[in-house]
Amino acid sequence: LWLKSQTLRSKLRRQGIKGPRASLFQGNLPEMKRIQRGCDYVRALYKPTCQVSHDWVHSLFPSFKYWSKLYGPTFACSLGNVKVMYVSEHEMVKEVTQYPSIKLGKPTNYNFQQHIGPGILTSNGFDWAYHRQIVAPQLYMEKVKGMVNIVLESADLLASSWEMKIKGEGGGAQDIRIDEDLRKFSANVISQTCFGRSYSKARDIFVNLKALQQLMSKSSNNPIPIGLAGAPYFPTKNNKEMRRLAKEIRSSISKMVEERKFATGEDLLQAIIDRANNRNLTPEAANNSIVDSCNNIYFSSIEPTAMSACWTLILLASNPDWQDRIRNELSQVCTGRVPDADTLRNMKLLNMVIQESLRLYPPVALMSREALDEIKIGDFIVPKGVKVLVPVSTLHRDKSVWGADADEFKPERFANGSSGACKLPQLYLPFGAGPRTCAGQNLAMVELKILLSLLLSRFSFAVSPKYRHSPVLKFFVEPEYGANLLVQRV
Ligand code: HEM
Repeated sequence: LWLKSQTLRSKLRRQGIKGPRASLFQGNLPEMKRIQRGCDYVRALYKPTCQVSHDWVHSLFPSFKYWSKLYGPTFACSLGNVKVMYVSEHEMVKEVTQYPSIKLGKPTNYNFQQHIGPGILTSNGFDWAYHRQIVAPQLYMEKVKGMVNIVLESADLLASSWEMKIKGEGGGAQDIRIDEDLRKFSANVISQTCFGRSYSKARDIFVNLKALQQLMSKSSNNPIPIGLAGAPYFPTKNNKEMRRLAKEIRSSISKMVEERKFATGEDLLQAIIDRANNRNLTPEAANNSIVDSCNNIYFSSIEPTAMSACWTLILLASNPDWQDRIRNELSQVCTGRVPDADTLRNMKLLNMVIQESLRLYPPVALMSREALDEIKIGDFIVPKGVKVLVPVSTLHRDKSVWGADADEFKPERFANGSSGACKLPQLYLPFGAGPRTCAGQNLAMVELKILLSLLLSRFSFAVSPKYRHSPVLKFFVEPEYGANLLVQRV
């Protein structure tokens, strides 16, 4: 492994790609930890406050910031024995996103692959094409339009629970921890639209999945979920616990699939089952393939949608003028009725706010790939096996692309879409781009618009004194101490 890693390194160096010196087995992880500790120390001195400032990106990846200053926008480093090429040069980023997936796919030693199994999110090549062909058509806009009622019901459930809380306390503003409620909303939507089950019936899956995700981000022991090859197999306490959680999740999904034998549906689950049963697999292999497919969907959908809604509400809470503007728009667009697929298209201001929120707080802060063959990016030959990292959240703040106000919340920049908002719209990547772009972005946008329009028409929001603004990367970008807002009926 070491020799392979050294060969990759010298191939990159010979082409002029510089980077920090790496130690024998741990690569640059010790230095990354040292830089991170320094950054955490500074953060501790300036304890997070409820003030929402958007300059958080460099505290997530301080070593990348440091190295890109030293070595330029493209450099090489090592996470354990994994060789990484960091790419933030604009033309090269464009090439990375558009590269055919068969040659530049998902990293093959993602720690979490072992736990959620092969599926649309984790596979490459023909396996990935098989999963993408099943999943993508089920999430086309035409299908998503048929899901609007379920999304409305889930949003109404959440709004009603907040109304009860407010009423129960005499009708004044209530301090509500919104992030957990938003996770339930997002889990309920995906569960009902794609798997025909309510949140309460699939609760075990979500609770265990969140616990697994937390442990995975902790145990990868570096800010990015790729690290020492083979690390998930070490018999550590964390690894054992992760295996236990993964087993629980698989068994809950298995039960759900079993129940489907006694009912039919026209949803994603049914499409997954039908295709697996036509593959000439043994019953056990077919069942495993179905469970893995479902697991990949749960993992890729719940948290990013919940966190996008959460960051948008935090931003709106600290910008009350935008709440008023959206309420105004809603009263014109919806004229007192609940939103439907057509009215959603006319919510221009709300759309701008969501786009700005996804720019400042993209839940997927780093795009990662692996050269599955020797490939060419820009003027460089990238040897097979090298991981490529694109820092999405950093590109979203690049002042040369977005202007001097890149760190500010200014939804009006999206008045003419992403092409009017910046010089290079290809660098706006909240849903990724190219062949591996998010398969669920239609559903995600419909969820966000319905939820936020319903919440803003019933409540006003302010940042709670309990809230501490500290975005952290736990696979997805989330508020470190949860998100408390003061919620009041309008
Ligand atoms: C606002 C919410 C969401 C955001 C910001 C988001 C973002 C992303 C991003 C950045 C990727 C990776 C793209 C890449 O590596 O190039 C991705 C992949 C994916 N997302 Fe989403 N996502 C969201 C919601 C959803 C939802 C609701 C679903 C529903 C099923 C979903 C399903 C997927 C799938 C299946 C993939 C893997 C696609 C592939 O590799 O072919 N996402 N998402």
